[in-house]
Amino acid sequence: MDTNNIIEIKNVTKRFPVGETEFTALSNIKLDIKKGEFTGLIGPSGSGKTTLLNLVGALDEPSEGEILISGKNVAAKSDEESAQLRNEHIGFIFQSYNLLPVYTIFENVEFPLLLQKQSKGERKAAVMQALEWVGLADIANKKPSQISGGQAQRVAIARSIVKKPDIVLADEPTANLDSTNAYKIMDILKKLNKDLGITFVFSSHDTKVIEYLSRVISLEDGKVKKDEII
Ligand SMILES: Nc1ncnc2c1ncn2[C@@H]1O[C@H](COP(=O)(O)OP(=O)(O)OP(=O)(O)O)[C@@H](O)[C@H]1O
Repeated sequence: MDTNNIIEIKNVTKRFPVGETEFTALSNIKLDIKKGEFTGLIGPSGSGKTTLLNLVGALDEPSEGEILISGKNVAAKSDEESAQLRNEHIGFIFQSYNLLPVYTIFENVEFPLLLQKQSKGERKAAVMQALEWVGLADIANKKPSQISGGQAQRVAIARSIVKKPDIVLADEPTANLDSTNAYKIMDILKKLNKDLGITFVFSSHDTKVIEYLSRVISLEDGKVKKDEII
């Protein structure tokens, strides 16, 4: 393996059962993503972007082929091992922020750390540092219902980076935001990429996201149509 490749997608096909037949959502995808890339999967609705992100994130398994994260085969792992891989190496951001309404912003960001063996003090330091990265340390005690959509997505970003993952997978992260907030989110993510070296893979059809990408992988009908370094 090329040690610069943090993600290797090798001849991946994904089929979903539909009634008596099968639908091929991804067809023989081959892609390598290097450490530190700021890459996007772009394409029309139904082209397979989310399906591919879910496979990379070990949330689902390919029907054929394999995906390696830092040289390790994701799909060959037991559920427990996949969970551990996700937990240690991968952060997720979704279009709906998925914050837990009864908990404070601090507690929402702390949540992924509760599975790790860290002291309360270590957790607090990590949460406050993540909230500082997204400029929200001053609202740590508020509840999700008291903040705006743009702020909620910044909380979700803090939650995705609190464990200092190597990779963040962002599925349509600006879909529910106005353009000012979308640009703010992209500025934050680009800074995290530059300053912390986190590898980002987006799924999006938002031109505001595409403007920021250093590599655009275009999907169509489950196939790679174009792969451009910008
Ligand atoms: N669990 C499933 N069962 C059956 N078909 C599925 C399943 N998940 C996805 N598909 C189909 O696979 C295709 C690709 O879906 P996917 O969600 O990856 O597309 P997408 O490019 O992310 O689209 P969007 O931009 O609308 O989110 C679609 O035709 C979808 O209907």
